[in-house]
Amino acid sequence: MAQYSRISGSVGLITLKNPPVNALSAAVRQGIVDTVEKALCDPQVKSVVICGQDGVFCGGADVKEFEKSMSGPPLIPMIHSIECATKPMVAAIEGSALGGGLELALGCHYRIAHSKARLGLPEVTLGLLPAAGGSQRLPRLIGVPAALDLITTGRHVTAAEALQLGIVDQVTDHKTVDAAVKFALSVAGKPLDARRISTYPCPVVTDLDALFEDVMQKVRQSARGAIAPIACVQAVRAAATLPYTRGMEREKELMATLFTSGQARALQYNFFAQRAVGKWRMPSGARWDTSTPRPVHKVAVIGLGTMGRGIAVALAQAGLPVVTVEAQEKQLMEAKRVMSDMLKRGAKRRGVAPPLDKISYSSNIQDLADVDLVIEAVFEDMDLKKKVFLQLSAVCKPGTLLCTNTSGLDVDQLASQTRNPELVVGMHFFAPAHVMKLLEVVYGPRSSPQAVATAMQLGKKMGKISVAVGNCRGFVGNRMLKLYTEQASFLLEEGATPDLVDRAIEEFGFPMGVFRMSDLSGLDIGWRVRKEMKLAVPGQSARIREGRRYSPLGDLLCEQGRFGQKTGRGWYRYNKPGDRVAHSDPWLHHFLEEYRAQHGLVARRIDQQEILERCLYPMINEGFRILQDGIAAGPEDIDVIYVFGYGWPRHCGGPMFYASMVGLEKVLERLEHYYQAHPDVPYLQPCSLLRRLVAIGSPPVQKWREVIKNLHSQL
Ligand SMILES: CC(C)(COP(=O)(O)OP(=O)(O)OC[C@H]1O[C@@H](n2cnc3c(N)ncnc32)[C@H](O)[C@@H]1OP(=O)(O)O)[C@@H](O)C(=O)NCCC(=O)NCCSC(=O)C[C@@H](O)CCCCCCCCCCCCC(=O)O
Repeated sequence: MAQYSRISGSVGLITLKNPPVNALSAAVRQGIVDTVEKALCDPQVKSVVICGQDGVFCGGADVKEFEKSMSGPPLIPMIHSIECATKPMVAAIEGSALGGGLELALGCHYRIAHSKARLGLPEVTLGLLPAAGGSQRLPRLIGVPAALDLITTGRHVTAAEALQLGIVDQVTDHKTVDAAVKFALSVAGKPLDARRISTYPCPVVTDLDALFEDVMQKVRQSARGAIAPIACVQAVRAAATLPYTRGMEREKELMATLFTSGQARALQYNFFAQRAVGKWRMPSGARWDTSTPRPVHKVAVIGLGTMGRGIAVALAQAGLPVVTVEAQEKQLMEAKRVMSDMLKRGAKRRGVAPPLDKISYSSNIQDLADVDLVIEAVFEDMDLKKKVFLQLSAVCKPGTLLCTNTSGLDVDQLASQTRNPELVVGMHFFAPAHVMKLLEVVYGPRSSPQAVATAMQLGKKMGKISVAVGNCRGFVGNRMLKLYTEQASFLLEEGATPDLVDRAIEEFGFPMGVFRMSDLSGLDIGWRVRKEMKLAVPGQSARIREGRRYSPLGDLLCEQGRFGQKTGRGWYRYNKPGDRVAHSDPWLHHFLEEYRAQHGLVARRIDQQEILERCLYPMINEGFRILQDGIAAGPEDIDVIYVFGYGWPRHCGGPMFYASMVGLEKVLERLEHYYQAHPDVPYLQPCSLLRRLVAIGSPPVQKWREVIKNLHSQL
């Protein structure tokens, strides 16, 4: 709704009221229509201020309404009538003015923003475009190149940048509504013709065609199959080339296509999924809103390899004092140099001073006696990690939370080395840890809700999207990934090449195919784990191990010293070790032919559909098992992990959402088909939760939690 009052004698004040972000629901739109009419009819009122309650102007259209049939006054005519008003309309922007919120402000004649406000048109991130006139007004106000940047990326700008761009007329450090009222009093009675953005001609751009060609090419490249960024460019082009009313028609046309697309549904699902994972719960019933985190004033990172360095930098960037410990002097020196550079580069990008003094360096574990939380990031070796946990338990003060950055080892085994196993959790960061948004917070059977709450809160402070998951080999992300990479190797055995598989995966929308990714992270990492598990035995090429199909291809490459980018050879060849550009490698193709001949395998033609189904559906099937086992609380958790940790294309929602879009029945049928064709691959057998969901009519992904809850209560 919207509330109306009159202040300072002649200023009508309209306050949007729809907590927490004053989204433009049907009731708010109706409220705006009614209060604007009231203000315009009130002869005492000479100018009007529009603001939002509780320090937020407006978070845009109410995205929850998009699922339902629309009711209430539409946004476009509402904003148009504000722009046509004969009394000055002033937007008082505090907090956020995003999407429809900014479009509403652009309909006003003046905009006053608080210095801490953020403005933007992030519709593209929801699979949409600014379709309440934003794509037509913004280019007219700030010019085509700047509008293209904002609309195609959806990035939020600060008030200072908004002022520089010309989006707002004034920035204040004081009370925004007071400043806006003062401003409104000063412009009362002034002519408004020059303030109606829709009447502006779009600023002329020299060689418009070249500009749009260039932008379109860049956008297509970065969009990785997403359609909204392309529609955004088309809408801005309409603003640059057509009169306003025709541009608005084009905006509507483009929006209609996006609005009903699966991509918009996926992206909006993902928006809410990101928020849902913050409301974590454990199978014990412990939850985010009933568990109080412990205070964390000082943290430690032990082990300064690639992961430890990234974690320590991310902690320092979040403003926390960090003690780092590395036993090897040479590694410690090297880490200090590299981390200082990382901090300096990050600070330069963000325009702040590098927080170099936040990190102290030591080779002595005794220096961790007074920290509140330790993140262990030593080599991925259970015996070594156990030793470290035993030492930490003896050295750290009582109550210190002990976290491990293992990417898949048993958190509970580490907890059992300590005096207080309830204070042990996993904090699984993704490389590079100071860049990647995802954090898996892993609770073992003995982890206390308080420990989980503390790790989740620390993740939030570090700007991570944290997902709480249960303890099992590989947790959620790597447990699913294992099947994906294994299927990719099987496809090579059956006749595919790394290029063919990677192309299919990249065309689906992943930033990098499975083999390119493997070359980047290093083939030797998985090899070492498989050797430890006694699965990989040097010199052996058997294709059945532990009673199931096994592909030794990765092991065989490692035996030849082909570890990927770092050695200049892997699934691809590189011009030199450390180079990043992958070239198809005739040696590898020959090696695959010999391998197939040795094992009596006949290469067959494998199409893109089979590659996608073989790589993605087993992962999805494992996702269902993870839900069934209670390792993830809901499909949203898995989807957020995959989008933010593994590059799953956001416009496909995540693996579980994707399954619901493809149709669970189809996923089930294809898994049955592949299991029949490969009975020596047990995980291809469809999981019972998937069968059950299909049996009850494939409910939408938002309803799966209920089915899982019933399933668990029956166990
Ligand atoms: C605003 C934020 C920056 C605040 O961040 P903060 O961290 O403070 O808080 P949270 O993110 O945790 O959010 C709190 C709470 O609020 C919920 N929420 C936030 N924003 C919205 C929203 N816009 N709608 C609904 N709910 C919202 C959030 O889920 C949290 O709830 P919870 O229960 O989990 O606690 C941050 O929230 C943020 O960034 N928000 C999103 C901002 C955004 O993206 N805005 C753009 C929205 S889309 C839009 O505005 C579209 C308009 O351009 C145009 C609309 C025109 C519509 C016309 C339709 C024509 C259709 C034609 C189709 C015809 C087809 C046919 O023929 O049928």
